[in-house]
Amino acid sequence: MKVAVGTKNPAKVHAVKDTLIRETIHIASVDVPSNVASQPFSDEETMTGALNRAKAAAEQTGAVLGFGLEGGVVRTVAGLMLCNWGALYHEDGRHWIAGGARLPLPDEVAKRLEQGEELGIIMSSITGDEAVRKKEGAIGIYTSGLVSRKEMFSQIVKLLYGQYLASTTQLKH
Ligand SMILES: O=P(O)(O)OP(=O)(O)OP(=O)(O)OC[C@H]1O[C@@H](n2cnc3c(O)ncnc32)[C@H](O)[C@@H]1O
Ligand SMILES: [Mg+2]
Repeated sequence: MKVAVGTKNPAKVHAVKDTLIRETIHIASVDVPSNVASQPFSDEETMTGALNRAKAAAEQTGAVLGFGLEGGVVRTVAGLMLCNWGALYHEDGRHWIAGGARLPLPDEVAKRLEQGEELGIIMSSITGDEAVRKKEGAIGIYTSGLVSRKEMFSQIVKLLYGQYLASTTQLKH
């Protein structure tokens, strides 16, 4: 079975490849538009970006399943937080959604985001590492490396693929 993931970001691509390593599937990665802002600012926008990527990935590659993974931020009573959403799109039109970790961002990061800067750029300027978003990510930086961006997206991939598998078995209630 052919499966696609709608990004070239290695933190996301490896989350899909490593999580589904035991499955007899071929995984293609393809850059697709999310059709939301490059820095989504709500759960809804982030989720929409994930679903747009999942659908476009499946359609562009002719894959049976397309994964879309999107990072964003969300305003909460506890301040601005990282939010992460994923979608899995089946060529027959069915799709599944799953959410990932949330973590507060430091005030100075939140301030720069509110002023219109992208998180990836802010994290690069803080760490001096241009490739943070492709590696441990903000979540890795602010958890002292205990949870990497790949690991966080891996759980979303499991939540998505697990729902797909559950839909293929006849669940008796
Ligand atoms: O190539 P794509 O798949 O777009 O990967 P991306 O790193 O840009 O990831 P997103 O578009 O999903 O994330 C939206 C924005 O938030 C940034 N971002 C999200 N999570 C991040 C993290 O953990 N560390 C650094 N930047 C992050 C990212 O760089 C973008 O500016
Ligand atoms: Mg992006």
